[in-house]
Amino acid sequence: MAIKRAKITVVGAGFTGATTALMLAQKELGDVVLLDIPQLENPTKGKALDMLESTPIQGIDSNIVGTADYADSANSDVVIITAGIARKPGMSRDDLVNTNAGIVRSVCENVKATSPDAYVIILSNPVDAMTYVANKTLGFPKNRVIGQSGVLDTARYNTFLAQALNVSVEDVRGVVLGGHGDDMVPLVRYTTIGGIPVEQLLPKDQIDAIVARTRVGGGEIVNLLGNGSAYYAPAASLVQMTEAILKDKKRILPIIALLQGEYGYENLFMGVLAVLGGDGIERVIELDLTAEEKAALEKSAESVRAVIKIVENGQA
Ligand SMILES: NC(=O)C1=CN([C@@H]2O[C@H](COP(=O)(O)OP(=O)(O)OC[C@H]3O[C@@H](n4cnc5c(N)ncnc54)[C@H](O)[C@@H]3O)[C@@H](O)[C@H]2O)C=CC1
Ligand SMILES: O=C([O-])CC(=O)C(=O)O
Repeated sequence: MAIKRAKITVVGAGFTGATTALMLAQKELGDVVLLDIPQLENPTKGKALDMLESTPIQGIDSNIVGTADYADSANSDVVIITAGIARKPGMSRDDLVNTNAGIVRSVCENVKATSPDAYVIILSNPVDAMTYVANKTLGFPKNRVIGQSGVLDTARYNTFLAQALNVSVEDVRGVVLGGHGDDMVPLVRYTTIGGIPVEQLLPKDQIDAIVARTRVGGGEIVNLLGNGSAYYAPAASLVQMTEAILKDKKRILPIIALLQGEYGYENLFMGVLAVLGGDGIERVIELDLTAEEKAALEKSAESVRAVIKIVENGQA
């Protein structure tokens, strides 16, 4: 049988979706379908065609199409959901819950009908709760519904550490757990630079400042942009997760998973380290945490629970 390229659908052709589509193609991870609402069918087609016309220059063999029709995305291997509104300065991600829960629900109904075997990655915010909504609507096994938060949060943490130490970003290995909010939990004790614990290389006050900056990293970009949120690093995060699945890399990445007993949490969606490979979330890795780290994770879990409750109670 002829070997086929993977098919990847990106729902939402805005800043994150369009950037993700281009980056996926640039890595030749598969053929890309970029999908947005019918009112934006032509601009979506235009973006995709413009990207496609860059492929001869870049030597990329990936097809990219724009559409508003789920039939074009049928039988995708991976579906990435970026549909929804983004926050503006002064807003929290949780302020988006009412609008985005409805959008993610309707997108997932279409995905369920047209790509029933897909691995689905959710970006739309508030992403822990939106991963819950996606899981409920799709009814797919938990290994196939994956939220994006930790890859991005860890990338920010790693960026700041590399800058502070003037070393390659490749040698920085941070870990960030918890919800994708301002009380996320960068784990200093598990952070190494070229294998060396970061606490041996940087003074505590400098690490504390980096942890604090990481927690509000999304807000820092929102305030600078003025009219939307980050998209280059979020897109790169989605591409890394997609690559881990399509190439069965079995990467250890921080992702949002359905927790059923891990860290003592039942039926909670939150960022944890997991092995991401050809079968999606292949297993969650549970780290030993100190009492202080556990308390920080519980605080973050509380914030996530509060938003999920809004959705559960039918208020969003
Ligand atoms: N989890 C994370 O780490 C991150 C999450 N985000 C979130 O991702 C979402 C998208 O952000 P941006 O791309 O910057 O926003 P954007 O406004 O540039 O794009 C969103 C797109 O979704 C489309 N859309 C809305 N309803 C739709 C539907 N029912 N079906 C298909 N498409 C639909 C819109 O027409 C728009 O083109 C936001 O909720 C944002 O908060 C953004 C960055 C990081
Ligand atoms: O901050 C936002 O609203 C978008 C996002 O989740 C991030 O960039 O981390």
